[in-house]
Amino acid sequence: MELLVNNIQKKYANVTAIKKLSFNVQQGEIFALLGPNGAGKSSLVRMLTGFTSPDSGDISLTIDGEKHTSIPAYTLGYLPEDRGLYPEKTVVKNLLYFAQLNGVDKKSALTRAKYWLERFDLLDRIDDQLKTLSKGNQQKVQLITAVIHQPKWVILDEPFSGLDPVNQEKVVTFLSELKAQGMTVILSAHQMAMVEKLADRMLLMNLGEAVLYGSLTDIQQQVGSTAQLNAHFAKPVTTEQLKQQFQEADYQLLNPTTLLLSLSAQHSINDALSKITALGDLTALHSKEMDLHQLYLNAIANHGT
Ligand SMILES: Nc1ncnc2c1ncn2[C@@H]1O[C@H](COP(=O)(O)OP(=O)(O)OP(=O)(O)O)[C@@H](O)[C@H]1O
Repeated sequence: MELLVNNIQKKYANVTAIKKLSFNVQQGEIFALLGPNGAGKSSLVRMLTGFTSPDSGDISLTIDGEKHTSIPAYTLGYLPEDRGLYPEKTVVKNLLYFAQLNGVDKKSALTRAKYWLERFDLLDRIDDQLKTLSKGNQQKVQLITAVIHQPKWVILDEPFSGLDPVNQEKVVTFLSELKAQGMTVILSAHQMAMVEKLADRMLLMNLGEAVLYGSLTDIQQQVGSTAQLNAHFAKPVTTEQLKQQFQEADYQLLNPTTLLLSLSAQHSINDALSKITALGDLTALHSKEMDLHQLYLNAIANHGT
């Protein structure tokens, strides 16, 4: 039950949202779709759910010997980009409604609703009208509606949006539990720290194309560099000085005296150090592994250049 996406393309009137994209999602993994606004993630999700079809190329998923061109609705749990619950109804009525819509009997639905509400610390709100919950808590109820029928495949469009850090961590735990229960999870997200913790593999898109693809380790290898130097200077450094020494995509001036430099494959650590010391007196220097956030920024900055 591997989802195969082969060379798909999708055009709207005058925009090519997806240009020749190929990847696969393996059963039981957490797969993240990453990319800047407009990269094509929602267009891709609409094709994976069968809401629209590619103009060319194909999507295939074989279930019990039967081939499908998208993830069939009966096996899918979906958190759409535009959330849609019933604000006047209670939390439990919302959950029972969506569970029963997906063929779950009322007793099992109630058991599962209580289970997940407890996991999200919302059990005491079960009989409250949904609209009386905070935005983040409504989001958690919406997440439960996507999985209450225990689908095999789950697609979550930005499950972390609108959640505070504590609740983002709860969603990480929730998603890990879905995986442990045997679900395959595809999610789009902009929170790289969460993705780094969770995703088995990922696809970074930009302008409808794949920029990076694979596990974090695969991606680090594709980029060919994983280290960053954090340099603190006694006096402010100017962007003119930096431009003379480094490629613009490789550095960030975090504040006038703090430089974050990505060590690209082209320059050795000795080369980088001599360029850094040429900028002025250092007060501190640290090195660290490049995180997904920085890999993402570098890859997008370098894409198409
Ligand atoms: N229905 C549509 N008609 C015309 N153009 C569209 C349509 N939907 C999306 N697009 C365009 O296709 C491109 C990809 O958009 P898409 O919504 O898939 O990106 P995204 O990665 O989901 O962005 P975001 O992170 O902002 O949700 C954009 O240029 C967008 O303007």
